[in-house]
Order: sequence, then structure tokens, then C-alpha cells
Amino acid sequence: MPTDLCHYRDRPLALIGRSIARRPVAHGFIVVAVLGAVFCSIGVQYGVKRLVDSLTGGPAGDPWPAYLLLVGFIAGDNLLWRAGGWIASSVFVRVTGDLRSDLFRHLTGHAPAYFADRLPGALTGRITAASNAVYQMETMFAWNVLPPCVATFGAIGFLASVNGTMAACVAAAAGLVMAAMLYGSAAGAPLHGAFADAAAKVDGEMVDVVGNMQLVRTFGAIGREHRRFDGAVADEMRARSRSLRYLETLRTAHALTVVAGTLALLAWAILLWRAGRASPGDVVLVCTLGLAVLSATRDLAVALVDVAQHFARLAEALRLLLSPHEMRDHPQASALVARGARMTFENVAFAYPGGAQVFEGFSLDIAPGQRVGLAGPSGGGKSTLAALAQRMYPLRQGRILIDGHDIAHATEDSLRAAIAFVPQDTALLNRTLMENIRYGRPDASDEEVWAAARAARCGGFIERLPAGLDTIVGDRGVKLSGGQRQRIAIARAFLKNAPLLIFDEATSALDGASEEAIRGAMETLMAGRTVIMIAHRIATLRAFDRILVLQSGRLVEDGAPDQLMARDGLYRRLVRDEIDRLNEKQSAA
Ligand SMILES: Nc1ncnc2c1ncn2[C@@H]1O[C@H](COP(=O)(O)OP(=O)(O)OP(=O)(O)O)[C@@H](O)[C@H]1O
Repeated sequence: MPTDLCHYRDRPLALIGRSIARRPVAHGFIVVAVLGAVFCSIGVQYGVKRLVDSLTGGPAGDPWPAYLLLVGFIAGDNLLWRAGGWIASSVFVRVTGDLRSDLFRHLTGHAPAYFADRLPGALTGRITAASNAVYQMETMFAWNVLPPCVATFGAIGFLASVNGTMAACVAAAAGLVMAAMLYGSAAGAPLHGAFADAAAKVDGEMVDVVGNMQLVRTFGAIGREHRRFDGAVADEMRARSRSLRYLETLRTAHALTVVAGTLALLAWAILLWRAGRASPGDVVLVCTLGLAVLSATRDLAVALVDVAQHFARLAEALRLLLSPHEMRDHPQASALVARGARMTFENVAFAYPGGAQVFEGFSLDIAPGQRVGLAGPSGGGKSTLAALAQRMYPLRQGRILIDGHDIAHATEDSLRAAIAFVPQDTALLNRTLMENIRYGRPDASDEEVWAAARAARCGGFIERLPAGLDTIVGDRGVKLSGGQRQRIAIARAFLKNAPLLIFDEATSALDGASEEAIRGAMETLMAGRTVIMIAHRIATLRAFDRILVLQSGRLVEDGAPDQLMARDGLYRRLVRDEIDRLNEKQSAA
């Protein structure tokens, strides 16, 4: 069974088949129970005919065999449905759970570029929609599609015992009605698909706004957001109404066909009875079975139409979620064993997907244990360089090596283990502080977590929190200050103990006192490791071994801070600008 879900991107039915194949016995039981139950419920009509015939056959007729047959069918009809229901209540739920987990695993394997282009809410909403759609389709198939199909064949079989021609006519009519309904359901797929798209868009908009409530409020944009949302909801309502009106048209056409068919069948049975070619029981059977067949095609039509809608939702979700991973491990990938962590960029060319070229023929060598600061104007490529060093995006050309190992040929896990990254905007999960710090090394003991927290100067504020390390930090860490969040990120890096450290201006949110407090901790953390630090405040880089000044993706200066200060270059201008800004601030204060 392929583990790569991409195979199923345009094959929703195959994906459902895969889920069924994982639990064949339980699914088999459900089908058998449903088939048995439907057979019994048709059999009930036949039992009634036998009873009517034995009761109208005169006092000599023995009604008890017919009675027993009828009771047997009634018991089977009721109990087999429930047996199927019990099994389904666990197996269908598991199928849904498996699918959710599989889709989540696939989603989290995508590279950052994938997430940059899509709304998080729309993605998570699609996982829920896809697993619900599969659940609904399994349920509908078991209770609403399979039964009417079997009922139709069973009823036609019983009808054949009364009149072969009549059975053939009913079979032909039922076949035609079903074919027409199937065709109609398939033809409506684009309408249902449009509704699925519009519904997913509404989900995405909701999550985007709720996740950015502070921004929305700060800019007094609540009214604007309401109007934008109303627009998305109006689109969804229009698409849904179109889809439902189409379904109603199909159902109405079906209802008219059923009325005409029933009238004709009944009249035919009465004529046969008057001609002495059918018993009263036969007329009853024709009435009940004919109606059963025609209403079975109605149930089937309704179910098929619903299934078509769920199918459209599933297909739409799979198309979005199951695109191939952009950054999968190379087939010959091997574990990277970083020792001193020398980092080398060889003739690197890179552009963001759909974006302009950021690097072209870029080369750089960072010696093991060297502390390198990245400086330069905004948009120069500092964050991009840090992202490429972590293999967040594929290169257009060239190689990036750690200790001589091309990172494109390193296993993802070994690469992540070699690098500790402290981002500018510290991401925290809505879990406890303990869990957030331990993210750096899941097997760390409580004592090690505490040691890392103290080393990053987090001890003081954590001890003042009512629940200490067990405090839940809130969505993205909203319950902590920016500086506290950054110190947690540094604690994480302490715990990870990787040979290569990448900081994206980790101290930008710290006030002077906090920065001083943490400087010593960072010194300890950096000792003996290769460090790349993106710094917008150049003062942070004073004690670094080497400064790289990036401008428009080019390395315009490279050297020790003192050397660069001695030159009349961009670095010196940036330092002077910073000093001027600080002086202006101080005189304004
Ligand atoms: N996800 C992205 N998709 C497309 N283009 C991007 C993306 N991220 C950055 N860029 C572009 O790449 C170029 C380099 O950006 P980068 O963020 O690396 O600069 P930077 O030097 O870190 O800037 P800053 O100092 O403002 O953080 C910029 O032109 C930017 O617009």
C-alpha cells in the first residue's frame, strides 16, 4: 500500500478504497448485514402475500407456515440492520480518524512556500471536510445506496414469481430511472464543486480574521472585515442554492416518474386480477413491491445526489492537500553528522516560487566555530540566506554544505538536529512553557528544561508565574511579553545543543536591561558553535568574528567589524545611521 498520499490526489475513490482495504473484514460484515436486512425487508412483502393467500384460500388453508415466514423476515429485517449499525459505529469512525491523521501528516510535510500561498484555516478546514465527506459517503453507501439497489433487485425477483413480463417491465423502468439519476448527479458535479470551493473560502476567511483579531481591531477594520465576510458568505449561499436547486430539479423529475409508474403498475395488476390471471395476494404483492422498487429508486436518487456533493468536497480537498511535497528527502539521502559545523554556499542561485531572483552565483564559506553577523538594508536577503541554510526551499542552482555534506542530500531529521534556529518572531504552541521549551529536545528531563530556562535568563519570570513552567502560554504565546517569548526560544536552543546556531535578531524585543541579562547566556550558548546571526541593530554584532553585508542578494562587504569600520563602505554607513538614530531618540526623550 503506497504511503505517499499524492497518488490519491485525483483519485478520491481509490482513497476510499484504500481505507476500506485496511479493514476488509469489518466492511465485509457490514455489507453482508445490509444485504441480509434488505432481503428480509423485501421478504416481509412476500410473507404478507403468502399470509393473505392462505387466509383467502378458505378455512382449509393453514396460515401458520406463512406466519412463521413473515415473523422470520420481520426479525431479520430489524436485527440485521442493528448488527450492521454496531459494526459501522466503530469502523466508519476509525476510517475517518485514519484519514484525518494521514492528511495531517501529509500537510505538515509541505515546505514553507506551500503555507505562504494558502490560508491556514482553509487547509485545516479541508482536512475536516475531507474526513467528514468520507464518513458521510461510507454511511450513505451502507444505509442509503446499497439497500435501495438490493431492494430493487430483490423486489424484481419476487415480482417475477407473479408475472415475468411485469417484472421485466419494472426492471427496465427502474434501470432507466437509475441511469438517468446517475447521469443527472454526475452532471451536477461542477455546481457541487463550486459550492465546496465557496464553503472552504468562508472557513479560510474566518480563521484568518480570528487569528489576526488584534490587527483588525488596531486598524478599526471590524466593519470592513464584516463586509468582506458577508461577501464570501453571499458567494457561498449563491453556490449552495444553485447546487440545491439542481438537486431539487432532479428529485422533482424523479417524483413525477414514480407517480406515473405506480399508476400504470396498479392498473395493470387490477386488469390481470379481473382476467383471473392474478390472485388478491398477487395484487397486494405488485402494489407493495412496485411501490418498493419505485421508492427505492427515489431513495437511491436522493442518496446519489448527496454522495455526489460529498464526493465533490472530497475531490476538492484532496486536490489542494495532496500536492507532492516540494522538499522531500533525496532518494540517496544520508544522515548528516555535523562536527564543527563548517557552512559553505557554492554558487547558489535562488528565487522564491513565483518571485524575483534573490541570489545568483552566491558563494560563502563559514569556518567551524566562527560567529558571523548578517547585516544590510531591508530586503537584502538576510532572512532568505538563513532559510536556505536550513533547507526551507529548494535551490535553483548550486549547493549548500555543512561539514562537506550537501544538505540537499541529508535526511531531514539529521539536518534539523544539526541546527538550532531562534526566529525573530518567536513561535510558541498553545501548550505549557515546559512543553514549549522541551520542543528543542523531547527526551530532556524536567531538570534539563529548568537548567535551559535559567541559562536563558527565564528563571525569574517563570517563577513569578502562578503555575510556573506549567503555565499555558496562549495562542502563539500571547500571555508572554515579546522579550519573554524570545528568551523561551533561546532556552529551546540551549536544550537542543546543536553545533550550528542561526539567530534572526533574537534580542530585538528585549529592553536594555533584559538584553544585558541575556548577553552572558548567549555567550555561553555560542561558545564552540558556528553562529549566523541576522541583526538589524548592528551594535549586537560588535563582538562577532565576521560581518557579512548583504545588499540585493550580493555580498558587498565581508570582514571583521573593526576592518569594516575602517573602510568607507555600507557597513560604516549603517553603523553611523544607527548611532544617529539613537542620539535623536535620546535627545527627543
Ligand atoms: N516568502 C516569500 N515569497 C516571495 N518573495 C519573498 C519571500 N520572502 C522574502 N521575499 C523577497 O526576497 C527578498 C529578500 O528578502 P529577505 O526577507 O531575505 O530580506 P531581509 O534582508 O531579511 O530583509 P529584512 O531586513 O527586512 O528582514 C525581498 O525582495 C523579499 O521581498
